[in-house]
Amino acid sequence: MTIIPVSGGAFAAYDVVVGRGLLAQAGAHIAPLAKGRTVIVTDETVAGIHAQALTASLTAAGVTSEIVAVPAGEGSKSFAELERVLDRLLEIGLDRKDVVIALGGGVVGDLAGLAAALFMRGIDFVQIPTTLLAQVDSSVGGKTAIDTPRGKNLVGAFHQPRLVLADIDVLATLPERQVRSGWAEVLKHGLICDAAFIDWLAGEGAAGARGDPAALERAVIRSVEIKSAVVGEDEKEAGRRALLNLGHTFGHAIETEVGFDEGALAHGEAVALGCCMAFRYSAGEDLCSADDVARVETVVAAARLPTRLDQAGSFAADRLLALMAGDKKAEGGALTLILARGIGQAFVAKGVDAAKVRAFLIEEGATA
Ligand SMILES: NC(=O)c1ccc[n+]([C@@H]2O[C@H](COP(=O)([O-])OP(=O)(O)OC[C@H]3O[C@@H](n4cnc5c(N)ncnc54)[C@H](O)[C@@H]3O)[C@@H](O)[C@H]2O)c1
Ligand SMILES: O=C(O)C(=O)C[C@@H](O)[C@H](O)[C@H](O)COP(=O)(O)O
Ligand SMILES: [Zn+2]
Repeated sequence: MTIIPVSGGAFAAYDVVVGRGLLAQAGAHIAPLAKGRTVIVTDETVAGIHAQALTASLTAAGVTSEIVAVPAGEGSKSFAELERVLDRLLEIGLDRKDVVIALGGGVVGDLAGLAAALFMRGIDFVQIPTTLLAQVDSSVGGKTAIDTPRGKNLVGAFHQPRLVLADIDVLATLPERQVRSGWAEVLKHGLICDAAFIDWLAGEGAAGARGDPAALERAVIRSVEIKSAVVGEDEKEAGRRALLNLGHTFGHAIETEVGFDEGALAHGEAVALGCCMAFRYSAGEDLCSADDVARVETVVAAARLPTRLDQAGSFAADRLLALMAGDKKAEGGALTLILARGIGQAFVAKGVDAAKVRAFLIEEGATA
């Protein structure tokens, strides 16, 4: 078991616990935090596979729990499901001493976290991430949100969990495509700031993208170390945290254009494609080399993730550009992109010329 603390001046410190068999021990970890009841927010798929182990563990530790299940998939990051979850918490009669437990992937974590942030102006929540993506990324750092047809994650709150339990064993039931989607955020962490991590992920570590538990555990630990260091310094994305958005300015616009249809394009797939686009844009600006671009495309393709825009569909440059201008990093309508001077050397570029980005999108295959 590895414990990675997440701490910064601006919020109460918490631990991310990474290991095997943690779901069966969850009750013992959560009991000291839960002075009253718990509500497990999960999705219908995860409820059928993993909820029973969690409730049994909570019961054994003397913690009562109820389950609230939402439909699986990105569609649950909506006003309608947020309202339904909040109404169930009220109906159950939770109070401020009670705890919400998010058991699931990034969708459940983002939705349950936002519900916890809003319920009676904020109650405690615990993250038990069950996808690779959620273990390496979404369960850590306190970003919670829902989507609107106007864009990804546009309504949300920063609300840090009290504890994160990342049980590598629960990944054994994850469909292969979801493992690869989570792998994209792992690659992203290396591309941002750790070239040696990319070397490992491209070599021995590549077994993780095929579900090898030892490689997955190491990938989760290194990802959480990278993310927790960034979040500890800059909880609310005033500066450095924006680096964690590498690949997302392009990726979120593409996800929005496909109507958040994760059957067509999962979040991690959009991020993988977005990282390739960010490196190609950087090379076009002479910031990084063609060799860097080739290396990024190779590690992304090795995990059977998309590298080119036409793998995600057909897009109009002006539609993508308009969505990018509505991104949360944009300032006064001016674009912010996360670009790179090389592998492991990402930086925040503000005031990026929209006309250049439009021309780039057309080069990438978007229609004029
Ligand atoms: N808050 C953040 O910092 C942050 C970071 C990254 C991504 N996100 C968000 O996370 C979301 C994507 O998360 P995701 O990729 O985990 O998707 P997801 O939550 O939709 O899970 C993917 C699928 O896997 C199923 N599943 C989950 N765990 C399983 C398991 N152990 N076994 C079998 N099936 C399982 C789910 O039911 C779902 O169908 C996006 O909305 C994205 O915006 C948020
Ligand atoms: O934690 C962060 O900060 C991130 O940017 C992590 C991203 O992987 C994640 O998809 C996040 O939800 C994107 O945030 P947003 O602010 O661009 O909506
Ligand atoms: Zn992401």
